[in-house]
Formats: sequence, C-alpha cells, structure tokens
Amino acid sequence: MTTVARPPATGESLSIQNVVKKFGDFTALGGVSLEVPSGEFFTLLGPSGCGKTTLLRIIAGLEVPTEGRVVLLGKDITPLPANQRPVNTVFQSYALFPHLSVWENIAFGLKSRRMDKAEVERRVKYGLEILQLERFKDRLPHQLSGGQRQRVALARALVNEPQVLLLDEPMSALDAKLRAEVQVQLRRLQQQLGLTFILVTHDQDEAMAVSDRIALMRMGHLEQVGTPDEVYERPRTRYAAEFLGAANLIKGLRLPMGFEASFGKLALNRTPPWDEGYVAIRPERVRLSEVEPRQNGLRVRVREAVYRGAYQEVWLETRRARASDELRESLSSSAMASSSLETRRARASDELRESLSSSAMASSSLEPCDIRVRTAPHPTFQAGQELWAELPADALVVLDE
Ligand SMILES: Nc1ncnc2c1ncn2[C@@H]1O[C@H](COP(=O)(O)OP(=O)(O)OP(=O)(O)O)[C@@H](O)[C@H]1O
Repeated sequence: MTTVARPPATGESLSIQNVVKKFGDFTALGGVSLEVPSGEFFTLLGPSGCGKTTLLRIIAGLEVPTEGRVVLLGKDITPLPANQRPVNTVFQSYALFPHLSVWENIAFGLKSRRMDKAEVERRVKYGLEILQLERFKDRLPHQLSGGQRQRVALARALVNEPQVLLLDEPMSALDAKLRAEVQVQLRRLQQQLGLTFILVTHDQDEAMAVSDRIALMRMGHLEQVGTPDEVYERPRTRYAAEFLGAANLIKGLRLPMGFEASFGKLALNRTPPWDEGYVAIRPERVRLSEVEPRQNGLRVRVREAVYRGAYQEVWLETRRARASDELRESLSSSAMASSSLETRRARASDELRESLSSSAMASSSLEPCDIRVRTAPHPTFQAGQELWAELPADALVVLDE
C-alpha cells in the first residue's frame, strides 16, 4: 500500500451533544454525548437494535435528531443536509453501480459534483492506488471478489476527501478469513490517512482489532467508552463484562477486607461500592495448579474439560456448587425409600450448611457458582480431577452494577 504521511492531529473533534432520537413513542437514543478527537478510529459496538446505526445516520445527516447537536471541528452541522457535510458513509451493501466499471464507480460522485476533469482523474488514481485496485479498474463489480468490492466502496468514499468516514458494518458480508484481512487493511489505511473513522459493528472481535476506542451501546445509551483493553480488562457492568468476551460473574457480599462468594472468601484490589453485588474474572485469568496458591485459592473439581487446539476450556465446580447439586439430586429422587430419603436429605443439607462459610451467607441469595477457565492445551485435565484454582486479586474486577 502507498505510504501517505499522516497529517498532524489537530485535536479538534466530532462532538455528539445530548442526542435524543425518538421514533413515535419509541426512544432509540436516550441522550448520547461523545467526543471523538480527529484522527481516531472510533467504534460503536452493541447488539442489534441498540441504536448504533441510528447514531451513525444522525452523524451522516441521514436522520434528524429529536434533541441535541452534532458539532464537527467547532461547527454545528445539525441543520446541514447529508450532501453538505464533510462526511462520507460506506454501507454494508457497498451499493456499487453494477453496470459501471471500478474506475467509473469511484469517479461517479466526483463527476456528479461537476468536478474538474483533471481533478477527477487525480482523485480516482489516488483512490485506486491507496486501495490497491489499479489492476481492477476496468472490471465490473460482478467480476470482483467480496473483499475487492468492499475496497471499491471504500475508495469511492475516500476520494471525496471527507473529514470523517462512517462505516456501517462494512465487513459483515465477508467470510471470517477475509474479514480478518480487511480489518488489518482498514486499520492500516486509517493510520496512514490520519482520518477520523467511525465504525458500527456488533462484532466484538472486530471492534477490538481495529479501534482506538470503543463505545459499547445498550438500549440507546452508552454503557462504557474506552480503549479496547480498558473495556475488556475493566468492564464496569455485568452487561459490558458479558458482551466483550466470556466472563465468570461471581455474586457475593462485601467484607471489610474483600468479598465473600458462595464458595468462600476472596481478596480484592478495590472495595466494592455495594453490600451485595458481582465481581468478574476472565476465563484466561484463572490459574490452575496442584498446590494451594498463597491467596484466593479455591479447591475445585473438574466438571468438564474440552480440548480446543490452541487452548483448553475447563469448567470447574466449586465446593458450594457441588453440595447444592447433591442436595437437589437427593431431594428430587422420588424412587428413594422415605427412610433413606430422610437420611440422605439430612446428610446433603449438613454438607451444604458446612460449606456455607458464614451465617450471613445462609440468608443471602448467593447462587452456587461454576468457574470457566481457558488454559494451555497441555496437560489436559480430566473430569472429576481435584485441583486448586487461583483467582488473582488483580484479575478480579469489581462491577458497579
Ligand atoms: N425509522 C424507524 N422507525 C421506527 N423505529 C426505528 C426506525 N429506525 C430504527 N428504529 C428502531 O430504533 C432502534 C435502533 O435501531 P438501529 O438501527 O439504530 O439499531 P442497531 O443497533 O444499528 O441495530 P442493527 O445492528 O440490527 O442494525 C431499533 O429498535 C429499531 O427498530
């Protein structure tokens, strides 16, 4: 790819100020505020229907906000129609003209703006070069692969020299392998050009791979905004922890020096803001060993271990989870003789009581808890194996809600 000097960051930004969007009685965006510095790759991430496309369309000028403003480089662009904004959008469908060649597709918008012929030539040549499309310039869209079509759509948007490029799920039509390639190209292109890119996606891997910052959206609100590692390593809520990869969510009670879960006490690095709530730990942060760790060690039993090539996924049952499973089993067995039922019920509930490490716990709503671990593929673990699991304090994230 051609090397183009990245312009110095101006520090000026796209500013979304208190944007509300209502469709009749339905509130699609409930007061969203955001600052995106120039030259940033910013991603709106969230599940279907959370409002990310609506926000993108408001930035593009394709939708009018019910309340709030969109300010670009210090100028309020809220009243400007789409074609007068220094913003271009690449859509999911690419929307190429099937009867026009690659060259003509890229030139189309420029020509319709009655741009000088020499300038059209210069810009199309630049677009073909930056997206490595020179060899395909005379082909029709149906003679291109999905990835090549996607690059034509990008070139067509870039030749308009927008200040902000909006990307609405531009990779969703590509297969997984090609998508990963295009992600790398897109990131490299954005860094070369130093343009502001705003991407909409529901794919968390994609968001992590390309973005400087991610805004995780939930039902018309921003749940959390941060760099990929901030949102992954330090999710603030259960929703954020679960949306960005797998997480063990452990419910418990605040103690003066930590936290008490159904299976025992854990040291934390931060005092929880609640009396009863959740901490999270990523499966790859749990350590397994034969020897008791110095801190935050749990005696566990392997419920299931699945070999996945590059890693191994292990489900562990904690002592409390096991005791309560046994209790449930013994209570639900109708075939048992009533005398033996009484004995077993008494034994199981004794075990359960024993495993409750505090009296506060007995009255709380703490659920038994399995721990999911992602670890090296070897040595392989076996179902039934007894082990120690360490939940390091620095990997336990106290969730606010
Ligand atoms: N023109 C419209 N009229 C009524 N409701 C709409 C309109 N456009 C969007 N909505 C609703 O607003 C909500 C947000 O839609 P939006 O398209 O922004 O979601 P999204 O997060 O981009 O989802 P997806 O990933 O499925 O595209 C949805 O519940 C949708 O049904």
